[in-house]
Amino acid sequence: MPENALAVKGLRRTFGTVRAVDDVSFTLPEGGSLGIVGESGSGKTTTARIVVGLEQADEGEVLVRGRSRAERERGAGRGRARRLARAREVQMVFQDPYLSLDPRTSVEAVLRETLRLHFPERDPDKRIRQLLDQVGLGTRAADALPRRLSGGQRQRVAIARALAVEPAVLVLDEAVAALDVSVQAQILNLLADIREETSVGYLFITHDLGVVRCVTDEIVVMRHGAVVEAGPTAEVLAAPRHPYTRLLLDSVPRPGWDPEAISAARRALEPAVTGSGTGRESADEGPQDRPGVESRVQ
Ligand SMILES: Nc1ncnc2c1ncn2[C@@H]1O[C@H](COP(=O)(O)OP(=O)(O)OP(=O)(O)O)[C@@H](O)[C@H]1O
Repeated sequence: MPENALAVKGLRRTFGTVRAVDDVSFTLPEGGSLGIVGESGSGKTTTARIVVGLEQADEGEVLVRGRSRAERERGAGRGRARRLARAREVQMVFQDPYLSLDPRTSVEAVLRETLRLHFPERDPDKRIRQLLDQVGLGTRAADALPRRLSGGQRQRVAIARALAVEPAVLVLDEAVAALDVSVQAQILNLLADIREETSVGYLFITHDLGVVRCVTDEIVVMRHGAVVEAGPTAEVLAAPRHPYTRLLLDSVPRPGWDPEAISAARRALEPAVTGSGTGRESADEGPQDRPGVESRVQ
């Protein structure tokens, strides 16, 4: 049995009266891939931010490679050393790579700086070439500033920078949502290849079930901050047990998709799916109002 790259136990986070994350638990094996899905406001991003360390949980525990973050950080000292130790556990790739890249820094310089911070004793040149090769970027792209790169190339840079740190877990928060369909497919294929080559585990945060179907082994479905269904992706998508998961699947546009019929189905399901919820979802939020709930990669 591979060790768990990540184990999340009983996470809770409240903002005012909003239970953004409500007793969320899951595990991600080393080299595994897990998708957290749910519509806007279901608590996916807050969960991811807690895993990365950008947000504090009110309750619960995050274990990376079997050790709790609190324990690991106590051993890492304070300030910068602690931040670097945390970065080596979990790295995050965001939806818009442009915002997370310094516009004045070339791709190669970005990687060099990351390697200098984390592995000052190592010669960076070989590793830079290896990383560029791993994400399919040539030497021309290596010398370029971010504005000279396409969206897909920028996302490759963001992935290379994250991998440079050799984290246990890569959190991909809507990481392909801003890309064209064909570029999405390229990046997802790239991520699949990287997973085969390394033992990094992926945590995909997405409302795109096509992405989940393509690149995850396990799925966690969230609604109103809580996990309503979890299991192997193929099984959950083939035979969803919870009405909310069925609703998400029905919301995936496909030939013959009828928004009216979906809205009607949603209204019919509402009593069943709001039973344990907080009623925070707005009543007019039909699937046709959620352009992100669609299958872009088949
Ligand atoms: N910093 C914050 N302050 C107040 N409320 C917040 C904060 N962050 C999140 N929330 C609330 O917590 C709930 C869960 O939000 P979250 O962003 O985690 O959901 P999500 O599923 O990631 O949605 P999206 O796909 O739109 O990002 C929402 O009701 C949101 O308004």
